[in-house]
Amino acid sequence: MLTVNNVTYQIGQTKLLKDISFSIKPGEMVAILGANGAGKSTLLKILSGTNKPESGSVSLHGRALNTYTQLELAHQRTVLTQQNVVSLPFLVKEIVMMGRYPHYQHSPAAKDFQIAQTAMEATGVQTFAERSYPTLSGGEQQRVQLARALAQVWEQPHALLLMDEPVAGMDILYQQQTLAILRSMAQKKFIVVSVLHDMNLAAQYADRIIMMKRGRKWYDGTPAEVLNPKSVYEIFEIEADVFTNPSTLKQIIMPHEITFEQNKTSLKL
Ligand SMILES: Nc1ncnc2c1ncn2[C@@H]1O[C@H](COP(=O)(O)OP(=O)(O)OP(=O)(O)O)[C@@H](O)[C@H]1O
Repeated sequence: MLTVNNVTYQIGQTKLLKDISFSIKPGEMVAILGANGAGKSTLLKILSGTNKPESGSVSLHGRALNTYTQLELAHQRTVLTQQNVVSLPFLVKEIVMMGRYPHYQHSPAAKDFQIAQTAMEATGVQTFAERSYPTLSGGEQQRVQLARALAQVWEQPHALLLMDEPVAGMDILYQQQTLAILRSMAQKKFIVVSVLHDMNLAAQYADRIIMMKRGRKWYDGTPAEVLNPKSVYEIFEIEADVFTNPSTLKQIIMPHEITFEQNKTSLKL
């Protein structure tokens, strides 16, 4: 269980997170939505233990996050960040093996190679395992980073998967496949938290959506509970229709087109 209690975080005089509370059970797939600058990545950094809250607390499996050693944390949670710049010519398989570093001391065991291989197969990157990572396209690099992150906790059900825009730069097939992988990890009792910009993907794959605005948790519920024209307008300041797909019963969000006249006004052209 991941438990967040009254978390507040500030830098200087600016409060980036305000009084955030929620808990997430193993097996839940949660999407975090919100406009640019709402505080989604900042929240993920608090959940990963990278940043410490100003007040409030975060606990994982009943233990305060700040009592975990770095090694213990590496066994219990994995993070996919937005910045994954690797300029040295590491091979793809070496990047994925980096996910196994916390699990061995001197040299990897057969099990580590096997898990890295499985993670590469799950993310569809095994075909370029021998390629130099910097030569891959942006979407391919993102899939390799996902394989690395999954390899880190592959055999640790109940571990926390923190994914900051996991489908950024991916084509539509890999977006769907990536979220399907994350959902299957949730079904294996991992705790999956993903920041997403695509509300339709969140509606398709998440069990639950947390919507953030100006550093606060604004809505928290199932896609059917929280996705409607009013909430979409409140969070993103855009008019949208929200339909229910009759065959899947999932929500479909269709933003209204912004006219040149509206844009002219908002951009003061
Ligand atoms: N170190 C920092 N110093 C000052 N302001 C910061 C710092 N880090 C983040 N912020 C500000 O805090 C706010 C929240 O940032 P955050 O990266 O969490 O947003 P986000 O919801 O992830 O946005 P995006 O969708 O654009 O990725 C932003 O206004 C950002 O400029």
